[in-house]
Amino acid sequence: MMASSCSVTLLKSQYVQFHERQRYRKASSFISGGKAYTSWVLEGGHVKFALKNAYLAMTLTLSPELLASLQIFQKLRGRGFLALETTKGETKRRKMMAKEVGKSLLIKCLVKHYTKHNIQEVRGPITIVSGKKRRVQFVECPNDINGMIDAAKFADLALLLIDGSYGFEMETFEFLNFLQVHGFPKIMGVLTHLDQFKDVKKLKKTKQRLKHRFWTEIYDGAKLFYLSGLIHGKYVKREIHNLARFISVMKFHPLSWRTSHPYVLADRFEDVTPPERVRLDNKCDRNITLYGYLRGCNLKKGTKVHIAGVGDYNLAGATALADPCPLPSAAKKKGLRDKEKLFYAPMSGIGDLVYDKDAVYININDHFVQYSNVDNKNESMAHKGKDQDVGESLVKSLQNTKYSIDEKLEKSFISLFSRNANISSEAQNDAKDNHESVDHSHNLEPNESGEESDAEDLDGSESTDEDEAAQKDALVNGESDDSDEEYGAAAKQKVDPQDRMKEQVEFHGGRLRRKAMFGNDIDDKDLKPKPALALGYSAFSINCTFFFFFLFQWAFDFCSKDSDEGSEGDDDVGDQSFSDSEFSEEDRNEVDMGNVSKWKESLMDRTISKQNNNLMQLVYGKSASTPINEKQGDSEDEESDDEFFKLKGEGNKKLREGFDVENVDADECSKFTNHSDLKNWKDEEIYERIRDRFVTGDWSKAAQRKMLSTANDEDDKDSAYGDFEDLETGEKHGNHKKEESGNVSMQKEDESEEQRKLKKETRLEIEGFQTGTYLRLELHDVPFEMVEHFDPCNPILVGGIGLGEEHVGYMQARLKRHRWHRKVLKTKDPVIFSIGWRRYQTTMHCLATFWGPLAPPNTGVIAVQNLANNQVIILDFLHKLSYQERNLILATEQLLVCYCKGQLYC
Ligand SMILES: Nc1nc2c(ncn2[C@@H]2O[C@H](COP(=O)(O)OP(=O)(O)OP(=O)(O)O)[C@@H](O)[C@H]2O)c(=O)[nH]1
Repeated sequence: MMASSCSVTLLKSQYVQFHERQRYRKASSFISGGKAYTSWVLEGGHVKFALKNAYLAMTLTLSPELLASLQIFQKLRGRGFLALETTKGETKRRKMMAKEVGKSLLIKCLVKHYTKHNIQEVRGPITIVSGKKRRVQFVECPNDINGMIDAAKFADLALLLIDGSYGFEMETFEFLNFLQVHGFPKIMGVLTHLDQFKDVKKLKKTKQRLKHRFWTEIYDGAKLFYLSGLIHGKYVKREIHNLARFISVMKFHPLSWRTSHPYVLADRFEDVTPPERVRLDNKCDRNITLYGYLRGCNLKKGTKVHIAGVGDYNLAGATALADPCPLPSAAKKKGLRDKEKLFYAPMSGIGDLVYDKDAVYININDHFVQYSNVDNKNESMAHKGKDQDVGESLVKSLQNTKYSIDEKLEKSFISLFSRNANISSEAQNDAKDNHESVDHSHNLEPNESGEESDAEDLDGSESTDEDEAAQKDALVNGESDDSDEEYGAAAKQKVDPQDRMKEQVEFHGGRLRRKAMFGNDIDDKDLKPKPALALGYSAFSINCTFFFFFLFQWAFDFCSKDSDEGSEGDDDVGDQSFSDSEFSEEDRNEVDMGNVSKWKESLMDRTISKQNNNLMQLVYGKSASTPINEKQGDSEDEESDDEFFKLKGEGNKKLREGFDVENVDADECSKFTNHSDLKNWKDEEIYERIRDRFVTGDWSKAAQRKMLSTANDEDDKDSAYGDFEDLETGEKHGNHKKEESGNVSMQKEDESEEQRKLKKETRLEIEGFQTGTYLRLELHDVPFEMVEHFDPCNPILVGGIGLGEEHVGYMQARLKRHRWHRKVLKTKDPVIFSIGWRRYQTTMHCLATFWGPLAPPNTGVIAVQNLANNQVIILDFLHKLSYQERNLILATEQLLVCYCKGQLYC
């Protein structure tokens, strides 16, 4: 069949989709780039390329990659087939797909609520100080399956945005499956677009229906918020306020995978490949740096990491940096003061200061910078018609500096005792240069941007929540039948017909949507009339440009019993009628942000406060004769100061309190366990240390210690008398002991200082970086595509690889066919697996034996059959086999293979 038109349009958009499934026929199969394709020809001349063996061949997809591939195009042309889609039609279609569900808008509104700052675009993680001891990181989930899978691995709370005017869509439930497999973090639903309902009664009815469906799928009482509509293009303030309150007081339970694996969600990405290398070959492997907060568990040096979607790498370097978004130090003060309301989102262009290993960059908005060339100074000034301002002078003085401070220090020689400083000639020259630049800036005010280097030591643990195993069970409702029938083969699902979910692909609101239909689902008549083209049930296609949730991640809510004390009642939030009384005064203060427009003042204040530090105190320590009232003040501020001033025992006690050991179970258990504070009593060295404290131990050491202390006392007494002269004999008795002991004690101090430093280094080697540290990770030789196709909207997840997870081999898995998957899995089916941090494509053999990087038993696995045409087939995976069970499967493998063969090839 020939195409009716001969033009081929290379589309900018990812996919073109057609739904006239009746009018196609299979044309040919061919292999290109190692992949088997089947082309389908429509009467109208449209061609579909589908991966051979792909489950569904109804969707017509033309990807630009395929179209761009000359090889394929030639093949088609040779056969007389043409890929065709008129530009006009496509443009129209894409335009109609603009309406989305409101993820970005909700993040913007929440950011505005917390910081009183408007953000233009949501790109990459946005870190916000949301309370005295709490930070939140918002991350918008990208609209593709890979993004969803990764998000399920790092999100602590998933907000599922649901277009209320449309109802549930398949992606929501697919994402629930991802969440379930990868640890099941907290979930809240948010209904948007409710203003589309005209009739109040119908709106109420729909809300009820959606709420109950949500509860069926998650658990009874799962929180569902309603956002009733927009005011001036934003969600209603009061509703956002309520949502933010829930977020602020929510408790999180630990998740097992994350407690045993370190991970970093990059909020900054840089290509640090030597420019010359790129110039010679712009497709060379790149060196990159990734920045982000360390989460999960400590990151030890030498740990291998996996970058989701990229691969496994050795860390070329890992450095702890100053926290770019530190928690407020004044913990005793009520509420969060304006100046401490900070946020950090370099990918969204927010955050004036960017920290690097050896530098702090000041970010100046482009529109503030009117010039870049020093030589054009006069010209630019003439152009602007105004005097050089402070910032300008500062930048120019920086530009005039020839040598960096490091270089200057290297080149200079400072003699402490000689009168004439011996300074090298270069340094002198530079001094001249400096002088010039100082001339420009002599009357400058201090740099008010300052460095926020007083990073808080992040420590502590997440508070835990009640066991939600029952809730999880509710999620797997309808999938509990794990009989042998389900091993890869077709199985009958025992699902209540009322609860059975159907997928209906339809053209709705100008775009394709995959509606999740239930027995008693929303009646379309309840909604405002909308153009909807219902296509056949089997016209299975997802428009991957939208999803219905966004995720946000909790950034290190270390500690905060106080902040967690607020009620996270299991009340019915469905009607959103929770009152202020549900929150403690503390919580109210935490979320009460006040006027924050002057948030930048904090930088100035911090700088000033740092300048007020007593230098004497810093250098020589605090005087023993500190006035009593000052001491009292200190103790009052004890909590607001760092951990140094806390009793060791107390700190530990607090940590232990924050960590609910009972909640750690194999499936959905702990995170933020501070393992470093738990002594490993299996370690011989550690238990040897306390051995002598028991009856069976050697008490003679204690006696020796006592003797030593008595001797010391005597020494002290001697030294107390000092030098004296025998007036009768005229003999002088010097206190030689004192001098000697003075020298010895100085030496001892030096030694102990060195020892302490050494210990601290070795501690870092052994313990690794602590969770909560802001890290700079350097990786070498990553594919250039990672840099070329970097999109801040696709979060980069870096996960530490545990011991034994570096190897590759065959894994046996026990698979359950998902209730939505209508076909039988076949041997050699290409399947995309997601296990641990990794996701990769592999082929399946027989049951569920697949080749790939090894993961420990009990690790959740997701298998997706096809991403190319967005057809999602999720396989719930229960990889919870004991070794005996695994052996059993090995023993029965032959039988099962036979059984599957019957299914596979008939
Ligand atoms: N009437 C109405 N419009 C809404 C509502 N929520 C969001 N919108 C509008 O829907 C459009 C899309 O909102 P976004 O926040 O960009 O949606 P999104 O989910 O982030 O979309 P993508 O990032 O493209 O996936 C915007 O024009 C919003 O103003 C709502 O509750 N009612």
